Amino acid sequence: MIVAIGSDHAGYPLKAHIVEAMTAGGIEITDFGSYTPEPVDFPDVARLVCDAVREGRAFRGIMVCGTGVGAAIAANKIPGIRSAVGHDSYSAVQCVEHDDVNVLCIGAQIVGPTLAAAYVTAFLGAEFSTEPHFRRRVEKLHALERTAAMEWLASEDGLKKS
Ligand SMILES: O=C(CO)[C@H](O)[C@H](O)[C@H](O)COP(=O)(O)O
Repeated sequence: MIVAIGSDHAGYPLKAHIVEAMTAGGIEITDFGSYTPEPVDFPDVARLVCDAVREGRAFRGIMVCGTGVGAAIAANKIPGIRSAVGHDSYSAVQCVEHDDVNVLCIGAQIVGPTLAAAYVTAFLGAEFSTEPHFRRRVEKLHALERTAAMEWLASEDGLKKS
């Protein structure tokens, strides 16, 4: 199992802890940076992590920024990605079981290394439920991804703003 991971400058020290904990647990990591405290924009790194996930080069992805929020917004813009901020074990599991989340985002300014590693472990161990109502809802998410983007781009507002 290869897991893609990335962070911005705010997230990179916590990312290093997560990488260390996951590697010690026998999980193979592809680390897309950042590797220094130099400012880097989270959408750029989120793109690398999310592409690895949606292209099948990684099983799932982890993004770490200051709050997890910006990274989750960026990840959810990328077709094929379902992302959530996970700052408790229940959400980190339930977001996969119910919503088939494939990129978990964590805020380094909010969560410490021990809890972050626990949330990542919980997330990676969870599986998407086979219950039809969960499958139906995720199918609707896929449909939203296709139809809303096309409608937006086709609209006058979308053309102006995109
Ligand atoms: O949390 C974040 C986005 O939701 C980022 O990691 C940054 O911490 C935040 O945007 C602040 O940026 P700054 O360059 O560290 O001032």
